[in-house]
Amino acid sequence: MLTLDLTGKRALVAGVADDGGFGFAIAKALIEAGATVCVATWPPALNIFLNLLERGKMDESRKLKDGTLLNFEKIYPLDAVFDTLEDAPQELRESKRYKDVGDFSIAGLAARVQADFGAQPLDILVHSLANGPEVKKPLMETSRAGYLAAVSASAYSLVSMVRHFGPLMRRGGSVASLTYMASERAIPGYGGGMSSAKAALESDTRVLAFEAGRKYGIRINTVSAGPYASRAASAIGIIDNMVKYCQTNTPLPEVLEAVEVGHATAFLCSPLASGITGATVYVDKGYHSMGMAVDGATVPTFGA
Ligand SMILES: NC(=O)c1ccc[n+]([C@@H]2O[C@H](COP(=O)([O-])OP(=O)(O)OC[C@H]3O[C@@H](n4cnc5c(N)ncnc54)[C@H](O)[C@@H]3O)[C@@H](O)[C@H]2O)c1
Repeated sequence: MLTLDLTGKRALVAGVADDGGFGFAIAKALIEAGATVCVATWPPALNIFLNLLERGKMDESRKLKDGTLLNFEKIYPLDAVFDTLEDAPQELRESKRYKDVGDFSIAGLAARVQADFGAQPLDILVHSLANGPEVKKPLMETSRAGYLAAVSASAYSLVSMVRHFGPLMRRGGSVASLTYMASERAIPGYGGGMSSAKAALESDTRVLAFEAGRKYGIRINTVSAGPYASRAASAIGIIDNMVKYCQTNTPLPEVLEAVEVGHATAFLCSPLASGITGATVYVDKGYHSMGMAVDGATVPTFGA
């Protein structure tokens, strides 16, 4: 039988702070496939996340197919807009949510993972994080600072993570990130430079796949997910409309579930996908293939 078997593999999933987003679903899928999973969490969300876990508030989502509860091997702090601790402003480093967590930079995370598990402990790295402080503003109204912040947190963070974690990854390893088709089509409402950040992320995926493929023998892909009402997506303000629109107009007229993104990402990170790198893989119920909406008043509905 062909199986998706990640037994003996270790993954780091960056961008998990609750059980309602793609990061959690991916971590769960990797664990179901036999991997051990560490997660990295944004410091402002870290305590709440640890609290929810401790108080059993996520036990339902933690339930695995065999009835046991999933456990993360480690939960690290990570603020992916900082490559080194020195890059973080003093004021932030001394602020309530950051001051006691240790080195929360990308380099700091890589050093911690190495200290905990040795020189080359990773097979899978997942980048499931994004932030655009002006996401609600149209691109034309977005400030330079807001635009650059979106690209820094949501795209450059992948470049930096591949630079810092490439040397920690075993040959045959795999990196995956999450993107959105606003990178290639205009999606009104997905503003603040987030569309630009996703375009950069997809382009960088191709270039990093070449560079890291040659240097470390690892693969790099990005999953273009359909709209899903996670915490981050709710900040966009129109996510419910986006979900409804897609549900109505996709070839498979159903709401996308996080588990579907989890499974596809686990596949991409598995040896079964050893020939796939530099790719943008759509997990969106087929929405990307459509050229016309079917729910408009001017368009007849075809079996919808
Ligand atoms: N939800 C959607 O509709 C959708 C669609 C396509 C792609 N995506 C992408 O999926 C990925 C995961 O998002 P999600 O929708 O599952 O939401 P989510 O809220 O579960 O994940 C986003 C995570 O990013 C973290 N984060 C924000 N700024 C950070 C920083 N500076 N350093 C470290 N972590 C930081 C947040 O704490 C959060 O845990 C993102 O890249 C997002 O753009 C989402």
